[in-house]
Amino acid sequence: MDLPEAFKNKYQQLLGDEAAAFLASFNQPSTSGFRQNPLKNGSPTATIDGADGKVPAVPDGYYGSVDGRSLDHVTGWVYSQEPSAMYVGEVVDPQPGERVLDLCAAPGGKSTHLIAKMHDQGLLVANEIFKKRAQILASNLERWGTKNTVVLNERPDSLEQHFPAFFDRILVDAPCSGEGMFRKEPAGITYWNPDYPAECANRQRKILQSALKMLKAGGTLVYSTCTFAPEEDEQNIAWLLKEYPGLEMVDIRKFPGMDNGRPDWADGNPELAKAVRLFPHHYRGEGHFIAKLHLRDQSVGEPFKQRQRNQRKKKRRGSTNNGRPTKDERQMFMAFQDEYLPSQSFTHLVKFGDQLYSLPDGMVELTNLQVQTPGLHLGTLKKNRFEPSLALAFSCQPEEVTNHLVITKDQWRQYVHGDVLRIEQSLPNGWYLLVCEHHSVGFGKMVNGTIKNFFPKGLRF
Ligand SMILES: C[S@@+](CC[C@H](N)C(=O)[O-])C[C@H]1O[C@@H](n2cnc3c(N)ncnc32)[C@H](O)[C@@H]1O
Repeated sequence: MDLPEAFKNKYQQLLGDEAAAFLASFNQPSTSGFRQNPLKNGSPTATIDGADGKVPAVPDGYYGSVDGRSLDHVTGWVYSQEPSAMYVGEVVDPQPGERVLDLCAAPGGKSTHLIAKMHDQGLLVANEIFKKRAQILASNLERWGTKNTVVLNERPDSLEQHFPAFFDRILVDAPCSGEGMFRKEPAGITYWNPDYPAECANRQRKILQSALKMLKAGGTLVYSTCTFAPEEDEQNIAWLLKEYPGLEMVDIRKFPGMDNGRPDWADGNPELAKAVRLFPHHYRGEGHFIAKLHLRDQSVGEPFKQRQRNQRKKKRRGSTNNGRPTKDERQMFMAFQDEYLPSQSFTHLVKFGDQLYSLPDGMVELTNLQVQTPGLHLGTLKKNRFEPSLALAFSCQPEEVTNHLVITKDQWRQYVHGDVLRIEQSLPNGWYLLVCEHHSVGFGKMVNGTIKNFFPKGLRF
């Protein structure tokens, strides 16, 4: 790999004798991996059979690649993520019932991991600053089958006004110079110049300042990058520790091949060794840096009165058609739920246009927020009927739906292609959850022996 001379010289100086092995690792192939989804009730055997072993540090992690058109991938039974990046979710270690923020979340590798570790209980806010990427994030979380994730499309500095001292845990998986991903995405090298890490570090500090305003006293902040640059890694953590005396480092468990953070690459604070560095010449994965911090009792959130003033200043964004569904709309959905999903309960229903969602418990007022997905997308409110969504199908286990219909792999291929399915058995008309090899693949509507296809047009292949 053709690395810039300034890059090679920098790491020659920083790593000394080790630099040759470090630089040689850029000529090795990148390592791929995937995580299995524990929210789905079964093992993605087909994908695991092709895996190249377990990732020791990650209970659901495997080495190997995933076919993006496989049943396991399309139905969210697996998520493709390189093995070093998977360690971040383990370090965050969110617990069921907590309020968790993934501030820089797209495309969703860490968010899917966090909500799985939370057993889909509590609240995950997955935020992404760029609209297109927020859409991809929402779609990946939809496949994953989560009911308690809200996807937002906000700048960190506007988000901070809505969630002062709110979250138990915050992950800042920061936009960075990406040096650790050069093997996987060689185009990243073209953006690199000697000043780039410092520019990224400035942006990261602003994001961290916003994050700190949203962290509860006693909460946990995890900061990660996929770069080796000390400016963006230890030096940013050293800055945080000086700027926020309420923060303290938390020691991160080091599995074989993982390195300590490097105090000598920042201000010499020995606490920085508690962070973890993943170097591809030591660890089977790409380059990563992770630091974990605990906020002691005092809160650094904005004072409450200021918060109220800020909220009043803001105007409501979005359509006036949003909000609570009408009584009739609610009844239409309840009729569907009673017939098909009697074991489920959705208490906070919210409508965006003609789309119905179930909001997670404990979510703040959505007014003034740029919302990509306000929770689980239940379906569409039509004039006299309710049409269930693909997200609802992905969030259901087959046995939770009164009508489910087992289809073959060939029929699944027809379904994702958008075809109508002809069914030999004589079955009553109505909605069916289609199930292929135990995977919930979507809803279909039986009309006189054929299944009408509701797989979204934009996803067909
Ligand atoms: C390293 S990526 C996140 C990867 C993601 N956590 C995952 O595991 O799939 C960083 C994200 O930060 C977003 N970003 C870029 N500039 C930002 C900014 N100024 N504030 C917040 N996020 C930003 C990028 O669009 C990108 O999606």
